[in-house]
Amino acid sequence: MKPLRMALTKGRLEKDTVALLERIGYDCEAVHNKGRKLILPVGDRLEVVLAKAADVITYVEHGVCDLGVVGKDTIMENGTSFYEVLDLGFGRCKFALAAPKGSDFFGGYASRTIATKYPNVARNYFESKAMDIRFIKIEGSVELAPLLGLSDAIVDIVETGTTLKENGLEVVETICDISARLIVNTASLKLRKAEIEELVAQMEQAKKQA
Ligand SMILES: Nc1ncnc2c1ncn2[C@@H]1O[C@H](COP(=O)(O)OP(=O)(O)OP(=O)(O)O)[C@@H](O)[C@H]1O
Ligand SMILES: O=P(O)(O)OC[C@H]1O[C@H](OP(=O)(O)OP(=O)(O)O)[C@H](O)[C@@H]1O
Repeated sequence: MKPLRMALTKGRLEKDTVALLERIGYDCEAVHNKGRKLILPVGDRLEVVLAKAADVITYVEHGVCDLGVVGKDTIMENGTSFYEVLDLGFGRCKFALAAPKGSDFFGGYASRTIATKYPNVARNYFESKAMDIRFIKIEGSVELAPLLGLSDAIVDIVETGTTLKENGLEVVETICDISARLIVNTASLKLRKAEIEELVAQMEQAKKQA
């Protein structure tokens, strides 16, 4: 039988995912010595694909990967046509609305501009607030937007709070908690149910040993 294929978010989530797989007993040698290779065998029952966060979702939704490890932020922004089966407990951070320190973001009736890498999350968050908001999509270092006068505030990820602090910004409201999730293609879960359920149970167990 061909190995299960798991898409794994490159970067911040990579190390913790590999550590989790190693606690189960998977041989992740190929990932440690990957060079520029992107599809890597992890034992003979699993193969890991390294991808950008949003692409992990694309690969799992299209069924070219059976499973994926991706942040809840990316799931909230990019879609839900898959099963989210496990909170992996690492990659913890928060979505927050942040603004220049001391600014009264919710005061007055003037329309507001929000800069964000996550326009869908920001739009959903403001939907219930009955405010006149314009959204501007920024690809990175979103904290720059209010400093440059492009926006009144940002919706972004906050982990330690250092980036906000060092740039004179503060959290106005926390939107929600974020952590890494294990996602599964809907057809794979039916067609390879036993194998996937075994892997999910192993990952759940290994998570407790972290
Ligand atoms: N401080 C943090 N900043 C950003 N993401 C974090 C942080 N802490 C944990 N994460 C999680 O790690 C995931 C991957 O983040 P990472 O910065 O590696 O890649 P990225 O933000 O998608 O983009 P890029 O590769 O362009 O930097 C995020 O989607 C989020 O779930
Ligand atoms: O609260 P902190 O611990 O300071 O972390 C939060 C920062 O980290 C992320 O940026 P990242 O480093 O991924 O760079 P980017 O903005 O270019 O995506 C996020 O977008 C914040 O800027």
